[in-house]
Amino acid sequence: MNITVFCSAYSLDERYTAPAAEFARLLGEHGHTLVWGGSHAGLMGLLADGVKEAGGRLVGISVQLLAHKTYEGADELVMTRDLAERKARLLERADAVVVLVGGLGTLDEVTEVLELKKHALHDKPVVVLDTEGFYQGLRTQLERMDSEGFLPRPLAELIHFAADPAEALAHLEA
Ligand SMILES: C/C(=C\CNc1ncnc2c1ncn2[C@@H]1O[C@H](COP(=O)(O)O)[C@@H](O)[C@H]1O)CO
Repeated sequence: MNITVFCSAYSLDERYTAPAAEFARLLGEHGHTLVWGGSHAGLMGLLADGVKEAGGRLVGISVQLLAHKTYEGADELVMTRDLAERKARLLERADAVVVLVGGLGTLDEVTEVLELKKHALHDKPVVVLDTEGFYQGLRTQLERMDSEGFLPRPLAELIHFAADPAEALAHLEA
């Protein structure tokens, strides 16, 4: 399975790196391909290293703006013109999307994927790995949209929140 992962480009502490490394190991050991932003920066680099070490394949979707941060050693590297094209390629290459902890870049990516899914422009699974309750705020906001009529289809059809890496992958493999 080609699994596109959005996550932080920053170096984080063990509370966040340990679950990301565990998810990377599972992804590689289960023979999946990581599709990601193609960077060696922060959690993105840690994730790619972990998948590679565990025997998985790497497809990096980089962008000219951040070419100097490109990960060396991906099995395939796609260079895109701008962030919009990168987001399109990241989704196009995905069988499923997984969201790890991240900042504005990650939030931008996941909201775009959800907006496109809302409009039935794709129907790929989207799983959020909610490490340390990092996404409780986002979940609360989305649940309010759901219960107060802001969404055209049930939230449960758009996104799944997983408590740990094994549950995240199990949801995709089921
Ligand atoms: C760490 C620094 C620069 C490197 N920045 C990025 N490199 C690669 N990909 C990036 C970068 N910034 C955003 N992205 C994409 O968004 C997500 C990460 O953004 P976040 O704001 O850290 O959550 C990630 O999924 C990428 O696709 C500064 O020296």
